[in-house]
Amino acid sequence: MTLDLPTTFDRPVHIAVIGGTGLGKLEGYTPVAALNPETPWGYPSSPILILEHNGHPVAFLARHGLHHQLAPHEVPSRANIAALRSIGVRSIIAFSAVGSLREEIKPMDFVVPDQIIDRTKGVRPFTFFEGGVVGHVGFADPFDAGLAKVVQKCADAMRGDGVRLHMGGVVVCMEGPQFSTRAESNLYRSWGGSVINMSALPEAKLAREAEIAYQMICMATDYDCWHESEDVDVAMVMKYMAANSQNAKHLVAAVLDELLKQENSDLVLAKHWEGSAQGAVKFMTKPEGRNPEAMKRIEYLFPGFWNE
Ligand SMILES: CSC[C@H]1O[C@H](OP(=O)(O)O)[C@H](O)[C@@H]1O
Ligand SMILES: Nc1ncnc2[nH]cnc12
Repeated sequence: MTLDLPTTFDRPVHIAVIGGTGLGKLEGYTPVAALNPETPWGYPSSPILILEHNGHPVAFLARHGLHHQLAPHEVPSRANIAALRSIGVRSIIAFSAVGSLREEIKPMDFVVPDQIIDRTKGVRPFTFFEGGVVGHVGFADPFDAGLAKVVQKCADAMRGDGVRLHMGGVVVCMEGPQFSTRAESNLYRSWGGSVINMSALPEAKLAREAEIAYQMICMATDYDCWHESEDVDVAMVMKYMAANSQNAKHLVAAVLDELLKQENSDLVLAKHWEGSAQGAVKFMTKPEGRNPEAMKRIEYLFPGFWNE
């Protein structure tokens, strides 16, 4: 599918959409290029497709690969985020299929979360800042409030009887790939979890380290296993994702229209995150302790980093 496309693109691409389960491509868009940059952390999950929206380039990346061949713990999130940054991306809208932990979040509803509980198990590489360069970024608010506001403004793009876009909520990001036990599902509810997935992390942490504004949009496909209705299985997720992908398409179009307005240019360029990670790194490891290989990797993310 990507074979005949140009492998270079001559303009920076500032906005990316990451698609997950059941959203391996964005319907209605014809790619104009397929980029596959090699980063210090390897290649992205799939070639990054460049799509045109009203004459503006937008990047699309399939998180689990073109054929959904990467399990959640195998997604090369560092390469994905670094590759997107290298082509100019400063804002990411990331889609995710999720289980609902709340009665009022029905399958086919969408949620724009504002918090995460980390239930991954430390088996996924989760930072750019290691191996001789230490950095600690703030992560109190893991998503981008400015992008969330833009998504909220586009809620009317959602179609379907009773289908809702919920603002705010807590994503529990579990390790997987097996679904939760009933005891775990109930525990997450007692912790205040709204929805559950296997993909919010380390993606959101790495975006923050890369000074990229990042907002996840969760698409409910099931009630996990706490509810009296049927327990989640893959068939159920895929069935609901077929419907959700239509709403994702409507919502993406509206969100891109909004983001591409002149008034949102600073937001899209993540001016509000600029310098945050760079400060977090430069003050930590003293020059004599820095590993040149690690410094080179940071330079890939932030060209000119060590000269400034
Ligand atoms: C097939 S259900 C579990 C799978 O679906 C979600 O994927 P994504 O977040 O990429 O849409 C969830 O996180 C799991 O990876
Ligand atoms: N119940 C669930 N648990 C984890 N990830 C999911 N993705 C979709 N449904 C899910």
